[in-house]
Amino acid sequence: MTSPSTVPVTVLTGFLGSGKTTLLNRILTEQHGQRIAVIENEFGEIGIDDALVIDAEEEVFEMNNGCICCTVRGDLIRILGTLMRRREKFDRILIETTGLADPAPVAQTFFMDDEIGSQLRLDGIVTLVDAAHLLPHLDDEKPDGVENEAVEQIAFADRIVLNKTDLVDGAQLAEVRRRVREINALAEIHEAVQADVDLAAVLDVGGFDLSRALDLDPAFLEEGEHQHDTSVGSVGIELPGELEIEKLNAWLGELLATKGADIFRSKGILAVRGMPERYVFQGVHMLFDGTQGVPWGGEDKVSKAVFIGRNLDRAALEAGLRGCLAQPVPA
Ligand SMILES: Nc1nc2c(ncn2[C@@H]2O[C@H](COP(=O)(O)OP(=O)(O)OP(=O)(O)O)[C@@H](O)[C@H]2O)c(=O)[nH]1
Repeated sequence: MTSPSTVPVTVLTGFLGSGKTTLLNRILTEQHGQRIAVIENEFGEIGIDDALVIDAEEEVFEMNNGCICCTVRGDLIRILGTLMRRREKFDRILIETTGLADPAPVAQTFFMDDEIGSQLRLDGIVTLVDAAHLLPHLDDEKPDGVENEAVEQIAFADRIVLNKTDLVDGAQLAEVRRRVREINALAEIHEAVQADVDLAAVLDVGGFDLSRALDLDPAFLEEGEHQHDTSVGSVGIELPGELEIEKLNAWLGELLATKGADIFRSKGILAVRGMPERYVFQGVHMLFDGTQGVPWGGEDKVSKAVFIGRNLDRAALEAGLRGCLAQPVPA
């Protein structure tokens, strides 16, 4: 049984690049009078998301190098334990999962661990959907026994934010809605641009629907194995020196135009010659843009980039980024 004094936990999920960090930043900046502890998990060999989450008063815990739904679940339980010992410091907890996480094992944590269950309560699973890129991921054929994360994320959602409606026309939006409804008949759907939703709709869900989770997966409350699609991986690159913006744009443009179907997500915090600020690069399949980040000041200029997708060619990606250096250095 949960008592009213339990701390609510929101799990923010959604496929790679769907807008989770955008929503998180909105939650951290809007005046809602609540103190929020954030647990962030990212998929990728190099941590980049910490630099993309706005500097807030809130405490942000990072969990890298593994997927929250399996290998780092122990880390999640440890961080939650730490938070419970300081529970007077915050009003709620928000967990942002990687874009490749199955939210079910994360949700299970709140029902299977007695100590956690007695102090924390899962308020809801909020799933972000990228209206422009969802459909191919839903139709992605997986090997036997490997679940489709995009489907699982929608199936277990209590609330769905149908994001990036600016990128699709009415017909595509209707089709995405129809497919989402097919997978999840009950969750409220909120359409959004830049995850601009009424925060009450995502923060005060009022209770994860355990009975629906059990309908979806009768073994929900049992410890079980699940498998990820091993053809999807990440390549992280760290490169000292400065890049030339023209070369970078030409390389990324060509790369994503030709390989963007398989490169699901790309992001980078890059050092560009002549630019005192960090250049923040964000790509989702073939769409990409760049914005100014915080100034380098006196720090060493090291670019960091992460590519996540299917059958990535590490050597080609490394050579490609290296080829954008203002003064190429031999490998
Ligand atoms: N056009 C458009 N772009 C958006 C919208 N919402 C977010 N984006 C952009 O999409 C990219 C990915 O957004 P994020 O919020 O980083 O997505 P994410 O789900 O946290 O990504 P991962 O953590 O890598 O899975 C960024 O470049 C955002 O600026 C939207 O409604 N419309």
